[in-house]
Amino acid sequence: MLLVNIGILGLGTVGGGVVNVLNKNQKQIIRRSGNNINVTHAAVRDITQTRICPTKNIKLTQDPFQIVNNDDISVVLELMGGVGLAKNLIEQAIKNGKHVVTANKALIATYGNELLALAKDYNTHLLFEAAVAGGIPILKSLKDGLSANQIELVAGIINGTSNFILTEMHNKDRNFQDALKEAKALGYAEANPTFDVEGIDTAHKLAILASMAFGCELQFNQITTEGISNISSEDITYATKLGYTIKHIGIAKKLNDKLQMHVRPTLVPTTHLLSNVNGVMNGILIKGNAVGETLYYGAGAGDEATASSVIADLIDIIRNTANHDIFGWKSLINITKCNTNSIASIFYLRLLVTNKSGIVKDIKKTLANYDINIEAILQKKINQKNDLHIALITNLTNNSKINKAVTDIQKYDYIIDEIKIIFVETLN
Ligand SMILES: NC(=O)C1=CN([C@@H]2O[C@H](COP(=O)(O)OP(=O)(O)OC[C@H]3O[C@@H](n4cnc5c(N)ncnc54)[C@H](O)[C@@H]3O)[C@@H](O)[C@H]2O)C=CC1
Ligand SMILES: N[C@@H](CC=O)C(=O)O
Ligand code: NA
Repeated sequence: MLLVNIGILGLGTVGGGVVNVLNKNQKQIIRRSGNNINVTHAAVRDITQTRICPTKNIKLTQDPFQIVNNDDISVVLELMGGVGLAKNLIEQAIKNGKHVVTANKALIATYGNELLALAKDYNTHLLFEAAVAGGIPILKSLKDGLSANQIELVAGIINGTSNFILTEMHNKDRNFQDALKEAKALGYAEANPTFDVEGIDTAHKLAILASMAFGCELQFNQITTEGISNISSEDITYATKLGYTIKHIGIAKKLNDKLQMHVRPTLVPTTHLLSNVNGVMNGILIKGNAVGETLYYGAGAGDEATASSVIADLIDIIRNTANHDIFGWKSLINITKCNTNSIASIFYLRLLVTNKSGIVKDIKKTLANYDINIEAILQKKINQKNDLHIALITNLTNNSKINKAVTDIQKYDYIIDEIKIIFVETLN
């Protein structure tokens, strides 16, 4: 049995979780990897800081290059985050012939194409199961379990922070800022929480999922991204009354050999399983042309849940079952973004109006000018001044038509505020 030396870059939530899980499940991990694993070094910012894991047998250094240049270390775990220094360190580690495991979705989504090519050139592995949906083994499912399928759709709640916020707003009627503050305190949020609430983190993960699912290069810049900061508790309440739950969803769909990728708040039918993925949990729906719909659920963030994925990659490398060609690099498909204007969709509209007779008739008529019907509608008086919220669900139409209709409706003098438009996905 060999002794495999590991160096960790960053000993925070995920790094600390990795050390703890390696300790707690040592016997099983040795049996499954066939080798002894020894974390010999860790790079930290502050040597004196208290940590969530023991560090007695780990040599701590403030110079991460000492780890990637150390000849005795064969696998480097990059768990410090960021796309500057982390990239330089991973490149150096690969050039020194080391395998790398990372949880850094921002880095993989942005520089994954070149980093994977570099790893291939140096015949080393660069694995990142923890980067997408934390503890859920979703990349392995796509790469291995679903490899017989043509993937048609990937749709997921893949950011724990934004899902936590929406769930708190929905279940406890809390406001956005209050729920975000708690998500930060619970350690779910990214170093820059804008990444979570503006959908950037979801887009990073979606880029990785789409690349894996459709066999194309990583295309983070092609993803249309919209955050949840505009979602009010009123919209959540109205959506519920209309039979939907608002979720922050990343979707990658193949349409006539083009790829549609977007991240946005979305109304999902309350009867759909994804609408019941709550709090920090993640849920991913994958549709394959042989298997049909499959659904994956589990913790999308957290120290030991994320460590579970990091260590699974590490075990793959040690027992030699990791695959260099995880994106199908030998035969990448050239697939481009499709024009979203003509894509069929259902919409939720919410208007704030000064009440007077004939408003609903006007709205119906204007929508009808663009062949749009109202499938469900509700009204709520919101103050003593007789102002009303009107929330409605359309039939199947498209982006271009709804935007034109909304521009026309917006011109009526009784419309007080900008009309809110949210996509509805039936996920069929
Ligand atoms: N927290 C979570 O649940 C998840 C995190 N991730 C990803 O894992 C990575 C790490 O995240 P966390 O553990 O949550 O962050 P963290 O902030 O808890 O830990 C990062 C650690 O790296 C250290 N570090 C940063 N720069 C350093 C440097 N130059 N030299 C030495 N140490 C340095 C920091 O001091 C900190 O202790 C990020 O890429 C994150 O996006 C991925 C999945 C889930
Ligand atoms: N900030 C992320 C952490 C895991 O990827 C999230 O909230 O999902
Ligand atoms: Na994962």
